[in-house]
Amino acid sequence: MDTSPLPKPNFLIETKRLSKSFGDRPAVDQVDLRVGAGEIFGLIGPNGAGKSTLIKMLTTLLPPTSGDAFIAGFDLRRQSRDVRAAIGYVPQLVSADGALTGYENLLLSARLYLIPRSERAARIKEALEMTGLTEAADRLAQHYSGGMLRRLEIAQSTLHRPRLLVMDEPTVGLDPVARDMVWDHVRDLRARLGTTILLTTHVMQEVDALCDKVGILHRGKLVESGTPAELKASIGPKATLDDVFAAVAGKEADASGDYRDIRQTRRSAVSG
Ligand SMILES: Nc1ncnc2c1ncn2[C@@H]1O[C@H](COP(=O)(O)OP(=O)(O)OP(=O)(O)O)[C@@H](O)[C@H]1O
Repeated sequence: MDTSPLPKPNFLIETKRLSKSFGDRPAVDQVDLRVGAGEIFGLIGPNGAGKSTLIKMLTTLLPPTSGDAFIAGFDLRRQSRDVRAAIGYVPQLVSADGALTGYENLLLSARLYLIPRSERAARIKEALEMTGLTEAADRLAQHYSGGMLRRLEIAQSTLHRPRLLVMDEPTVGLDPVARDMVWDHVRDLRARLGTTILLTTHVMQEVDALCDKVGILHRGKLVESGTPAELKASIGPKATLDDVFAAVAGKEADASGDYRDIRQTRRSAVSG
């Protein structure tokens, strides 16, 4: 029997024509997404573009209508158990239990992720330290601030040291100080454990500050993917991510053109 270790995949996420329809309406339409190991990847797009639907499929919560996806080298359709073990997921809505302390929430996650009993206390201690919640560990989560709750949820979803952390709008509703602390923690996770991170956001500042790569979804299609600098440069020398986003949203108003047309027009306008 071949006992050599499995080759490491080049991409932590690789989808091939991945699609999801509700009735006859495509919510995610033939998406080819690639996220490299150790990347922080931001998924942006207008409301209803398909971001949540895409991440629900990648986290095995929603079955695809067609296409394929591989997470950490595992086939989403045939190896969903392995996929689940390889990921952590922080949903948009509050997932920590307010009636439990921070420590108890983490203990619950440790059991859920089948972390051996002998390792639980050390893992929880480390997670509390990493998220700056040691002092607050014995307080009920319902008394935590929004930022502390988010950090607790990230700690819970990474207790089993997943290779991929998926977060749906992780900083929505947070003040700038709390938001910066979440960003710091995300960077720290990647630096310490090499965790790959996929997040959705509506905040372009978050993409600029945190993401190595960004993908733009529009009407279910991945219309652009690259570094923030590449996407900005494709619009013009002084373009911001807001300009990039506006170019995509502009497509709504101009059914006769497509995104690339708009991009080309803007590039000509800037250079001309
Ligand atoms: N369970 C469902 N049943 C029917 N349609 C759905 C369902 N979930 C999502 N949709 C539709 O699929 C499309 C994509 O929705 P989705 O929530 O993935 O978008 P989103 O980009 O995450 O939006 P937002 O930024 O507002 O969170 C929308 O048209 C939405 O109405």
